[in-house]
Amino acid sequence: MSLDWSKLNIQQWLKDAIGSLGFQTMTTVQASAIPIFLQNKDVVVEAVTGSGKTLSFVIPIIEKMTRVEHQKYHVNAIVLSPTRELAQQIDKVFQSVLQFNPEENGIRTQLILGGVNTLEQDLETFKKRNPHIIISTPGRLQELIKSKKIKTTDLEVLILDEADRLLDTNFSKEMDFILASLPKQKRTGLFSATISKAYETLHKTGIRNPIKIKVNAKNNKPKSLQMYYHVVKPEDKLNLMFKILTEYHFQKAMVYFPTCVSVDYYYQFFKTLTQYKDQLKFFSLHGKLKTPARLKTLSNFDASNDGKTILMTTDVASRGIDIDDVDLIIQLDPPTDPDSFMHRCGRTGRAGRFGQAITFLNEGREEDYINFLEVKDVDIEELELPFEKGVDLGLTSWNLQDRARHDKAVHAFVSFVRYYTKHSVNSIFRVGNIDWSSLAKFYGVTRLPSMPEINKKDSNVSEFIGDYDFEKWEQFKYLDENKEKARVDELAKEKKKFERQEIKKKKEENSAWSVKVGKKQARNEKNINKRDLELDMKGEDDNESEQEMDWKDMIRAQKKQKKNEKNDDIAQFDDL
Ligand SMILES: Nc1ncnc2c1ncn2[C@@H]1O[C@H](COP(=O)(O)OP(=O)(O)OP(=O)(O)O)[C@@H](O)[C@H]1O
Repeated sequence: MSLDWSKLNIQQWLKDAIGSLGFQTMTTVQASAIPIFLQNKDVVVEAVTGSGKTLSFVIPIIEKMTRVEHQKYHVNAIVLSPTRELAQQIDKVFQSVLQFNPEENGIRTQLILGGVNTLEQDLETFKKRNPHIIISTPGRLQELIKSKKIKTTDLEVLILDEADRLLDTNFSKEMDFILASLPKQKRTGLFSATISKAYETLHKTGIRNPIKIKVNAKNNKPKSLQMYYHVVKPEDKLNLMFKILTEYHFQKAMVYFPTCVSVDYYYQFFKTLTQYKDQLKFFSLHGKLKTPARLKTLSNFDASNDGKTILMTTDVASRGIDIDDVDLIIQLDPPTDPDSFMHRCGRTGRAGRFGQAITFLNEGREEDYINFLEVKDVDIEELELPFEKGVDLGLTSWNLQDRARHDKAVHAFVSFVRYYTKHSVNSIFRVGNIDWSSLAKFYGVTRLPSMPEINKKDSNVSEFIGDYDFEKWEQFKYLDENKEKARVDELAKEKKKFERQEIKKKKEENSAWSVKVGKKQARNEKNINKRDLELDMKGEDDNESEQEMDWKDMIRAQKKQKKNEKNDDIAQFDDL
């Protein structure tokens, strides 16, 4: 296989552009996918992270666009991405090549993302720009097609980048609509580092006899990526992470948190750690932020070049993101989707650059994850740390300064538990195996919340963490005066309600007692009458000893006698 760009059957200006961008030779995936895609075949391409899949579809698309007869408001190529960040990045790759197009305004792209412009604004731009290529996410593309303002009958190419993600159930509504709306006669290309899961849903794309291209890599990872795990107690994770961040040499790190709430929560806390202010610079990126803020954060992180920079993020930035200089990945917890593991690690060690990815595993059952990865042929080594876990960062005491912080901590804690229940490898990640106290310390939670997953009656589970108790809990204040007043008022109301309930309960108990006494008396009288009656019936002498005999004993004796008689009957019956 030739890796020489000049051997490709593409426009000379495209070859020059590639040269100007500094890509001297093709990567293996480019050398195998580009010629086939140019030959009008459908392709399904699987190659490890950072191997250059983007150019594998960008170059053939541009080449095809040089030959189409573009009609007004007709779109000729669509590239879909599961996230807005990735869509923006793909658009940048198109621009980087198209800037060398000698025909000014020759091939036009439009990046269309939900949450940035309104649909009307996007349609307005579409009308003005009249693009050949649209790069979008499924939600907004669906809206565009529904608007009927864009024509897709001339569509030549459809690309699903991170195809397995686009074809999973999360996007099925949008994708079903989009795929049903597009013409059948087109070339389709599916790209991902993990495509095997998508084979089951391939038929949905309408793809026929695709050429499957799989670029095998030793241990299913780029050579330049080193992967490590470290087994740790949840309560030690944060300190250890800071120790790594301060001791390791790196330029940019991405730290994966399980949920958006935890990114927000720890980001607020990390900002207060003034001792690291000059050393570590944090950014936060997650799916609950507004799109413009997300895109800005990512480009600021990309542009940052002073000191060690850390992007605190979630799975929203697990796929496709290509940022130079990211040389360290830390996963505080493994992802719920095992495929995501390689995508997260693959944000470093890209295109031959060296990178390390460290994954923390909770002590106990989670250690089985190593075997699980080995079975999947993922080569991961244990990380030997030359230092201790590091000093306590004071998260709990920071929390105890304001009840609002604790509320947020509980929110993050609860969202983690929900996250944990979503693990697809649920034989390893079992809620029942969580060390609640240690997890609470990791989140700086001093009182475990009430949730069905936590059995507070279990003798191994303590509701209050450390030396915290109910009294301290009641006195725990909000810094915000209004909030605190509302809490105190609410507490007083609850106390009153409780007192009223107690009084009512007591009253009920008292009345119940008099009723009980009455009933007992009545019962006694009845019993006396019964005994008299029985004594009469037996015709026994009314002597004192007999009178003193408890009538119950008599009944018991009678019963015993009857039973014996009955037993005698049975015995006789048996004899027969
Ligand atoms: N032929 C090439 N020579 C050198 N570098 C290249 C070449 N092609 C692409 N690159 C660079 O390699 C990096 C990774 O490329 P790209 O983002 O396309 O990877 P990918 O395979 O799509 O990864 P992922 O699966 O993580 O999305 C980019 O920085 C890109 O500029």
